[in-house]
Amino acid sequence: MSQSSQLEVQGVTLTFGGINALTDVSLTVPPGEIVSIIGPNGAGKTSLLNCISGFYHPTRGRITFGHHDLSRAAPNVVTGYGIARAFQNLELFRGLSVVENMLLARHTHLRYGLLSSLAFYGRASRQEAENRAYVERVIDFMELEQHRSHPVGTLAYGIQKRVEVARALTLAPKLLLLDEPMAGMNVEEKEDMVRFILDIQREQGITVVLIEHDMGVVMDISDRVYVLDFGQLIAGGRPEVVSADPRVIEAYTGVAEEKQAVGV
Ligand SMILES: Nc1ncnc2c1ncn2[C@@H]1O[C@H](COP(=O)(O)OP(=O)(O)OP(=O)(O)O)[C@@H](O)[C@H]1O
Repeated sequence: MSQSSQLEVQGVTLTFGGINALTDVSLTVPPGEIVSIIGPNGAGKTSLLNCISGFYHPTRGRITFGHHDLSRAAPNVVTGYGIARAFQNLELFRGLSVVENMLLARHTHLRYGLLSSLAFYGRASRQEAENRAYVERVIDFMELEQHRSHPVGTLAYGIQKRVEVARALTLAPKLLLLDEPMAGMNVEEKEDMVRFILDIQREQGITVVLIEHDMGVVMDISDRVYVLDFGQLIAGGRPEVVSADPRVIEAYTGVAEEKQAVGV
């Protein structure tokens, strides 16, 4: 089990050309939880994930992970703090096999400097063996054995999404950011992904931040749900509380009076 830290987003505003993609967003992701960020299209979910993972820097506000300040950190630095991300548009090399993609990800992010590799050849080769062993464990955990040698581009889309999550796991994260891991999947593939996400949390002890449009899934597996609408946080808390919140129902349906709970 990995030791984890709390993620804190404090008063984050993100402005593009005078328009706020995020306005004064504050939320907490406690270690060990599955926390979902939901909201209608264009609500700012991916922008928030980009701020956490260092692709964007907040215009105002602060993001911390334990004692690390992420607000101005570059993506590779954020990865070094133990935060990995699985991308909505897969970040995989389609011509390379599953195992090659995973080894490459681990090498790229956890590489030894050239000098230290030359000076400490033994240590570098020991590291290489450890990398391979780690990747094998992730392949086993994500049930990718039968696909390991296949070029990623030849795999079914649902399997490619699973490889993308596996790629992120090879970085041994404490916190895993998942941007719509179930988008475009059929029911069976979704059920598999749900099982993997729960195992990632329960067996690996990894904290998960999830962006997902399937409300049934979100309400089922989340410990906590935050709702963005037009860049503002309009609700946050336990799924059953959030799904009954009139502001959330209105954001989704535009009709608060109907009092139909979201996702149920
Ligand atoms: N690089 C950018 N430059 C300009 N505007 C941007 C940029 N990235 C995001 N935005 C704007 O910020 C707002 C929030 O977009 P974002 O992609 O974060 O929403 P989202 O909730 O993830 O939407 P979806 O569910 O459709 O993925 C949108 O109005 C979008 O056009």
